[in-house]
Amino acid sequence: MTSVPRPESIDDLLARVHVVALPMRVRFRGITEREVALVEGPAGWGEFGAFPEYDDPEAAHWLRSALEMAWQGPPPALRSRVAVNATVPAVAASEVAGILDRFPGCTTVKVKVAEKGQQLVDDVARVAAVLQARPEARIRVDANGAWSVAEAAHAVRVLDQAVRAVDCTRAPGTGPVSLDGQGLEYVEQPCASVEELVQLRARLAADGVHVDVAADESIRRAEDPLRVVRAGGADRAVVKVAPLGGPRRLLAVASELGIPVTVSSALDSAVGVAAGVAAAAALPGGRSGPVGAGHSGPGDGGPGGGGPGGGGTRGDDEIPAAGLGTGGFFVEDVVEPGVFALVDGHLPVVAVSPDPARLDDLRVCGDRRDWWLDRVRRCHDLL
Ligand SMILES: O=C(O)CCC(=O)C1=CC=C[C@@H](O)[C@@H]1C(=O)O
Ligand SMILES: [Mg+2]
Repeated sequence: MTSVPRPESIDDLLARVHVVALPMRVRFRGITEREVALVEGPAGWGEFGAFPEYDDPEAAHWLRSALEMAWQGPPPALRSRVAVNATVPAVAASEVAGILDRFPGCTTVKVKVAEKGQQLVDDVARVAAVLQARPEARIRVDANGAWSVAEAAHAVRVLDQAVRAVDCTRAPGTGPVSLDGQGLEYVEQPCASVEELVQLRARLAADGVHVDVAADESIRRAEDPLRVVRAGGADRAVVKVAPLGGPRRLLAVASELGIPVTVSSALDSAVGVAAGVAAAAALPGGRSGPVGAGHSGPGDGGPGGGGPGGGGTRGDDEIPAAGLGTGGFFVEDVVEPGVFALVDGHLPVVAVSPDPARLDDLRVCGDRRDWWLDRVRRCHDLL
């Protein structure tokens, strides 16, 4: 792993770690409480929140990201705020409006679909409920790799047509439903493997279904994050700071991918979300060098072209809306409500420091704390 600015010793690092547990309002990714380890370094705060089931080599990337933010700080920003999508978990359609209230001003909505134990009709109902609450919203769906190629081809066609057909601004009985409107923006990780994604894209094209396929797990959990694009399995990429090893690594990968990228959260506390916002703020808009074209990425030295720190010289809407609005899922976060809040569908590009009283209230002690400290120690050895 390439080097990252580091603490003087493991003891120095461990002395700076605060383990917290954030209670959640809604079950997401199968959990109702999110544990993370926060670390305060000379350049600010970083977050180490690799999901508990991840092994050490994978979790080490997340620690690297925390160290980069805490010892090096964010890359230079090109914009001063970042547009964010609303995220709707796999809830009943009746709960959708309440969830959307937590995302004021968001004009793009990501809807979780293909939940175990549910049917396609539940997904259609959830998407329709989103459009009823936000008729102008751009819709993307995320299946977390749950569909086979055949299931995905069918579901994407149905969901795309549902989005086109549900026109909540149209009075009933005013003529036939038109399917000419805007369809799904993209489907995120419809199938689990790269090979299936390649097959699905070919199948959608043959069926005349013009919906982009975005890779998420095929990038963040892959040994080689570029493979899915080289293989022809993705039109777009979802990229997350911590699994990719930090904001500068994310920028390097985004540059190499050469397709539009959506920066997304890993269900982070405000500290981790701020790292995602920093990465999104540093992304050049538009497309960059295609995979395999010998384009050299910005590497660890900062984003290509640089830019003024926090200056905000690029449009905040020229990159896809980021999946960084998950702070609304927590009953309590490490910053006070209103600090680092969504305003008009955007998050500000700012340094985030936890509120000391909240760090105390949310602190995890005993065996769980020891588990995280041991994990920090083991992952640190791998860097
Ligand atoms: O992208 C978003 O809108 C929110 C983040 C999000 O969906 C996720 C966060 C954390 C874990 C993942 O299972 C999930 C995802 O699959 O993208
Ligand atoms: Mg996803």
